[in-house]
Parts: sequence; structure tokens; C-alpha cells
Amino acid sequence: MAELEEVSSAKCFGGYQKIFKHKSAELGSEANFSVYIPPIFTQNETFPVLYWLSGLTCTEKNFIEKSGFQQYASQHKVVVVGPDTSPRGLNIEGEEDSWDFGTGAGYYVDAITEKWKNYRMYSYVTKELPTLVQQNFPVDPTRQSIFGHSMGGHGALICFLKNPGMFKSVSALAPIANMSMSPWGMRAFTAYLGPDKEAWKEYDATELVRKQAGKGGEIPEILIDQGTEDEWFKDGKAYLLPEHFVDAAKEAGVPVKLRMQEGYGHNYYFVSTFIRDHFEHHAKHLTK
Ligand SMILES: N[C@@H](CCC(=O)N[C@@H](CSC=O)C(=O)NCC(=O)O)C(=O)O
Repeated sequence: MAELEEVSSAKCFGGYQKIFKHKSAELGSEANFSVYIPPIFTQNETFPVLYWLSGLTCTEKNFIEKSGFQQYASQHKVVVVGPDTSPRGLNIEGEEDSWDFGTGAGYYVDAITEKWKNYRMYSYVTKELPTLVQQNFPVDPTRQSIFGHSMGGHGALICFLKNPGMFKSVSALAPIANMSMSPWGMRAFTAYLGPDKEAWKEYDATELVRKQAGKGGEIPEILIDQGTEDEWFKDGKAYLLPEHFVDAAKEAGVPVKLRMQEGYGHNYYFVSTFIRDHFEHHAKHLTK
């Protein structure tokens, strides 16, 4: 069993907000992740688990320090796990040069180019981390869901759509919903996946939802919130493109609720405002 080292622990809403580190086999580097454990009243009790994926520049800390989610995790009795956003400290040439590429910008894909071969956040999030969590924390592996913000919203959507049955539900706040058409996505996919755009489709939420035609009845409603004053969305900015995802989902018969939130930006003020709704969305699937 992989060894976990506790980095920090703080009591919060009756439960504990913790950070752990370990040596990741997928990433070939040390990796940190956060875990919120709700109050435990019964011995051997297990909880559903909700995976949170963060956006560009984030570590495992942004969400736990800025969103205020712990009160809802405590109330709904859900374990919440949040990984870092890329491998770190690999000394790859150029990995520290940009805020939206390299370190802090793993985009939840498994890179196939030689230079970025350690950037395997997709396998880390869908395989290594859930295994670690199931081995070390009181979770029920049959009740898992996933959500995220921006790059992490993209990550949540693709992890859900690529793994039917693994997650009970998905939601996203201001996701990068069509990576192949987003300037962020085009740069990252070219570097991590190479120039063949067919390979990009495997990690593009809009392309993946398009492929769900005929399976709509099996997919629970996907919740997406988008701020109208989001600097990556307003005035025709084409970084997020939630409308492309909604159109493709509609064609495929997949239920999506896109809520346009008047006046909100791309920041954690927006995330913290709507995070309660996202817990309620997932609790309907996880706690019944
Ligand atoms: N250049 C800025 C902005 C970076 C930024 O806005 N990051 C967002 C995610 S964007 C898409 O994935 C974020 O979540 N930031 C963390 C936070 O705590 O606000 C910068 O370098 O900060």
C-alpha cells in the first residue's frame, strides 16, 4: 500500500480538513491532495466521496481555503477529495514559464508526447487517487461523484463521460467545455497530445458528450454554472464555450442544466456563492 504522510489537519464543522502527500506512481513526483472527513458518529461508518478538480494555477489548497464548502460536506456527510493540478518539480524545460501551461496546468489528460510523459493527471484522478482514498479513508466506493472549476470543470466532465458508472453525478462551475476550440486547450493539447486532433477528442467534453447519443436516458442531469461577467467568457471570449457543450448535449439527448449567473466573474467569489447548490445536486445522487 502506498504510504501517505499527513501534512496538516484542522477541525472544521465537526469534521477534519486534512492534506496528505505521497509519491505518485502515475506522475513520477510527490503529490499532495486534500481530504475533508465529515463528523464520524458510528464506528465503521462509510461515506460517499466527492472529487473536486481545481483550475489553472491552483494547488490542493485553493478550494479548501476559499470556497467554504466544508459546512455543506459536513451537513450532507460526504468525504471531499481534491488533488493538486499537475505534477511538480520535474524540471521539465519550460514547465514554470506560464501560468496556464506546465506546472499547475495538467488539464487532467494523460500526455502522450515524450517531453510531457509524466503529465498523467487523468490516470491519477481516475485510478491512482481513488484507489488510495478507498484504502485509507472511510468511503463507500459505490457512491462517488465529481465536480470542478474552469480547467477542473473540464476535468470533471471528461472523467465522468469517459467512465460510465464510475461517478453517480457531475457538475461544473465555468468549465472549459470545448478544449479543442479554446486557446488554453489548443496550446496544452498540442504540447501534451501532439498535433493529431483526433487524439484531442478523447479529452474534450463537447466531443465526448456528442458521443453519448442514444445513452441520454442513463445519464443524470449535468449541472453547469457560468458567470455572465466572467472575463474568459464575456464579450465573445472563447476560452470556456459552455454553449458548445450544451448544443452537443442537446443533440445527443443528454440532460444539461446551464445556469447563467448574472454579474458573476470567474473567481472563487463565484465558486463560493454557488457551491451549496452543487452539494445539493450531488447529494441527491450520493445519499439516496
Ligand atoms: N493569471 C491569474 C489567473 C488564474 C486564474 O484565474 N485561475 C483560476 C482558474 S482559471 C481556469 O482554470 C483559479 O481558480 N485561480 C485560483 C484562485 O484562488 O483564484 C493568476 O495567476 O492568478
